[in-house]
Amino acid sequence: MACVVSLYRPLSLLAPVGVRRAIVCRMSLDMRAREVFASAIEAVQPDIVMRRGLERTGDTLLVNGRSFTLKNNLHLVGFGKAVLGMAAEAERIVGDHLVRGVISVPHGIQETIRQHGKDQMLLKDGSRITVMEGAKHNLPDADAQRAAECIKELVSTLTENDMLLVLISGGGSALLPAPVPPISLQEKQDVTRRLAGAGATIQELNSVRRALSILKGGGLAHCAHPAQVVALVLSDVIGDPLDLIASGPTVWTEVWPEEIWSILERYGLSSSLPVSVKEVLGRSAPRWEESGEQSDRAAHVLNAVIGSNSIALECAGRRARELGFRPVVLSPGVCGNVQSVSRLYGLLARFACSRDEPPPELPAEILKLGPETGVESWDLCRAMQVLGEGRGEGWGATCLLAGGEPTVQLTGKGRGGRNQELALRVGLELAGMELPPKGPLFLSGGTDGQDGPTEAAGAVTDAGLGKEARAQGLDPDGFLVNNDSFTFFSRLSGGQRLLLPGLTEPHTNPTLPCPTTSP
Ligand SMILES: Nc1ncnc2c1ncn2[C@@H]1O[C@H](COP(=O)(O)OP(=O)(O)OP(=O)(O)O)[C@@H](O)[C@H]1O
Ligand SMILES: O=C(O)[C@H](O)CO
Repeated sequence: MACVVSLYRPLSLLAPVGVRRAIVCRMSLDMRAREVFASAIEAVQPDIVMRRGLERTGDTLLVNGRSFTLKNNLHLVGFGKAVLGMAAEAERIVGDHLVRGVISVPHGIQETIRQHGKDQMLLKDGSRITVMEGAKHNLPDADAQRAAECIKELVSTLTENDMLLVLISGGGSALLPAPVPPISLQEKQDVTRRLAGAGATIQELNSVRRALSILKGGGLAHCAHPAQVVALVLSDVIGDPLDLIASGPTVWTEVWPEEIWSILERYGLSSSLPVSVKEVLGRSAPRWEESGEQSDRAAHVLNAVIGSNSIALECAGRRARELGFRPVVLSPGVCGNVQSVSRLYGLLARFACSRDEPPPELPAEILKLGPETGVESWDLCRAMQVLGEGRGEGWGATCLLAGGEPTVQLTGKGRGGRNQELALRVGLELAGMELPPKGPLFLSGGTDGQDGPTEAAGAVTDAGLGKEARAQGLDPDGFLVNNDSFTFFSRLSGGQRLLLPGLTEPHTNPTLPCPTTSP
């Protein structure tokens, strides 16, 4: 998920008050934006979210206000980009109560973590948890499928005296592939890859994944029945929908074939599906044999979101205030195509930084973009009010914070990610507006530390982007057409505007061909 930090320096700055404020004001806007973003990332670090979500007093484990008694009966499974660090912390918390565990994590992650010296993210020697690496390039592969089989095997042996801790984070779908027979891994991968390339949303993508998988959409919880299941989820989807994050393996979800067909039709895939996929979607029988009542099924599963974009934005807001800004959170769920989203941020910048009162038609123009960017009118009005106050009162610079996920429809073959493409587009929007020389500044970065299949987490831009690029013989529009934002920012001023990682999880696939998306 993306986190956006826009800093607006109004025309009339108040004289700095107090020493700390004087110090922070000497930091450049760029440095402060990066600090604000770093605090958002820090808030969703795997070990930190685990300590927030899993409390232990004696032999009692507390999750979301519910307590569970530990009797050396705890089993653990996990899958996702952040799960290694989550599992290491979980093992520290539950200690000897852990019987055994299996986690499915990205290919090469242990080596990368070692290289970064982040040893607290690694399991200790003699750990009871088996680490299985797979999903090279964020694509499900035979290794990830083997891990999924081991996870299924472990949970299927549990009894009503056991407790299962399930650790879930973004990237979990690719790390838990278990296609419904006779669908092959390759066939499932092709379908989801084509869908993603055609611009399907994560909601659409994961609805299809659930329909084609044994473990997604509640399948894992079904296999673990009658054990008590506690799932701790580090969300990477807007609004934290439990049934969609990593395709909801612990959330009972009905699959409606009509809905799946309409998604496939929307993206032009319905006529070219493999026979196996058609057969599975055509089945009328329930996905698994029912055992127990509805209430029994729900009672043995607790799903808790322990980290999310909203939490990251809250922490970013606190840091922004410490750094002398007036923070305002626009929304944790800005979405829609990257063109509309960049237009929205461009107009908000113009609103915040107009030399005089903004033109009367500007608020209406901003509000018009609400529906296509997933932002409610009242959130836009609230943000405009704070931006207006910042401009009028000279309170200091304003920091607009937002989370979400713009959609990029891939038309080119370049290297990039949603955040870098958004930053590039916003830079061009700003260049076309009459704005004061030193503001505003815009940063967009992925909270998992990796923006698409690139080495960067995102980028920082401002109104000078276009001029700077042209002075160096780079044509921003040409890079945009080819979805080549990473190459653009790498070449521009020695890559200074890039946000480079080492953030949430170490990235494990630095030199991927594009485009890729995990099925
Ligand atoms: N060249 C590119 N330019 C812009 N965006 C791209 C490019 N290549 C891939 N992407 C984006 O990156 C997404 C895949 O990235 P990744 O494999 O990290 O998945 P993700 O985890 O869903 O993404 P994110 O980390 O942004 O939530 C694609 O869905 C697409 O939106
Ligand atoms: O794994 C996935 O499905 C995505 O990261 C969304 O959670």
